[in-house]
Amino acid sequence: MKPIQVGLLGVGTVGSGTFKVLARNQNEIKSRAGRGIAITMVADLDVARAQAVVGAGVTVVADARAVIANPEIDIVVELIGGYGIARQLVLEAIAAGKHVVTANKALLAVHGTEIFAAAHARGVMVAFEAAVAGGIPIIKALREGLAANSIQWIAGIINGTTNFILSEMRDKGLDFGVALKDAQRLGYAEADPTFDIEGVDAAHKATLMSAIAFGIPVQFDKAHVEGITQLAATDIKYAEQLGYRIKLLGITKRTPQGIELRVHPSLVPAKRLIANVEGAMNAVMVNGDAVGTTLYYGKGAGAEPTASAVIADLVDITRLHTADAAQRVPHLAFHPDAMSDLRVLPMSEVVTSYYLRLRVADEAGVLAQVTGIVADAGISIDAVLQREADEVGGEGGATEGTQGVPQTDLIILTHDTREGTMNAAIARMQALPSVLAPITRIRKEELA
Ligand SMILES: NC(=O)c1ccc[n+]([C@@H]2O[C@H](COP(=O)([O-])OP(=O)(O)OC[C@H]3O[C@@H](n4cnc5c(N)ncnc54)[C@H](O)[C@@H]3O)[C@@H](O)[C@H]2O)c1
Ligand SMILES: N[C@@H](CCO)C(=O)O
Ligand code: NA
Repeated sequence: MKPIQVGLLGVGTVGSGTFKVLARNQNEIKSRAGRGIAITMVADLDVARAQAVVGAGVTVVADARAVIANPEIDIVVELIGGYGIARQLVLEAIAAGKHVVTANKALLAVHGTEIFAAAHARGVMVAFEAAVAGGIPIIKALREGLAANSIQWIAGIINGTTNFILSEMRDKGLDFGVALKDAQRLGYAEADPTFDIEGVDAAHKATLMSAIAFGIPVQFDKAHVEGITQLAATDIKYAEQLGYRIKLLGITKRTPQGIELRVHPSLVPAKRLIANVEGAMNAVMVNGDAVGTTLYYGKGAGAEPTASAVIADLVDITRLHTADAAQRVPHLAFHPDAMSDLRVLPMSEVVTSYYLRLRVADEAGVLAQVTGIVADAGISIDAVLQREADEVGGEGGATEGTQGVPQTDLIILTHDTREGTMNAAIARMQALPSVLAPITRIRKEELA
């Protein structure tokens, strides 16, 4: 089957990331979607820059309407932003019978009612996973994964720029303005960064989540919006001393009276996971009556994280294009005839770093023998510690063991090593007469 044809409007930060990720992972994406997905035409006011991104094989035009008018195009991806021309283009694409994917939360939060109604009437989809919390699949979680629940509340760090600014100010003592410039340079900020720092962007996203969670129309005009520009460093400091962090939260909550929809700086207990979400990272907590509280964390801004969500929507729409319902969403995500034969590694081939603890005789030359074996095996050592046996945090040295031999604990942290290599080295160390007990080995994961 010929690939589904995609037209891209706007080849900026997110547009470039989308093109790049789709090209890099095209085989895997095709196996999931059941059909290839190809960006065949793009529009950007800066034709030369766009052409440099997409290469000679893709048609580049300055006029976005030419993409919409192309009968070959099945899906239009709007990555221009703003409420102006983007609104016109999305409505025209819908009218032309194209499905639409957009990352434009401003547009949907303000004009969503009009746009979704037009799409419903025309029988096309408007998908917008990238519009809320970038790469975090929060729309899918709310709409599908939590469909059994009566959602009670949602609270999230949903603007990367402001969270980045608050983190940089707290950790590095950076100036507000400097931190904002960095966020702009890194591609996190909106075209108009006052949307970020005044809480407007977070309110756009909270508005969309509120609609999905509670089944209400999108009503940005009802949101309470406060940003971080009035926050004083003193309050950040005092909050810290009281055991709190200040975060810009987007909150929407069901109450007997109605729905709360608000964005403002909030003190959050420092021990909460969400209080430790730093930099441009986003995190969304969702409370449902059946599931309890759940937490979704990840990159909410930037070229490739946002592209990840745009492409997920492209895959969804491509699947829905497939006639056979049983085939639409493969049970294991990949279509049966496109399953991979990648093997599961035996543990001996797995690479991790290690924590080793050796109970050894406290005598000259033992450390050299042990580290000699490690070095022989080509294992690189990250840190070595000697501690008085059975006493964590002591000054080190010897203790009288049960057999009357002075003993000490050697703790070794290694860099990444194949498990097979480590097993062999451990066996050699275990055989040393000066190693008095079975060696403790705990694998270490940095999870970065
Ligand atoms: N950058 C992020 O991390 C991020 C994350 C989530 C959502 N978004 C949203 O994605 C959208 C795009 O953001 P971005 O950061 O990629 O913006 P960007 O400014 O980097 O890119 C926009 C592109 O659109 C082009 N453009 C402007 N007017 C045009 C027109 N009339 N016709 C054709 N092209 C036109 C510009 O030349 C530019 O290349 C926005 O709605 C934004 O809110 C961005
Ligand atoms: N400006 C937005 C981009 C992602 O929506 C942010 O900083 O989170
Ligand atoms: Na998302």
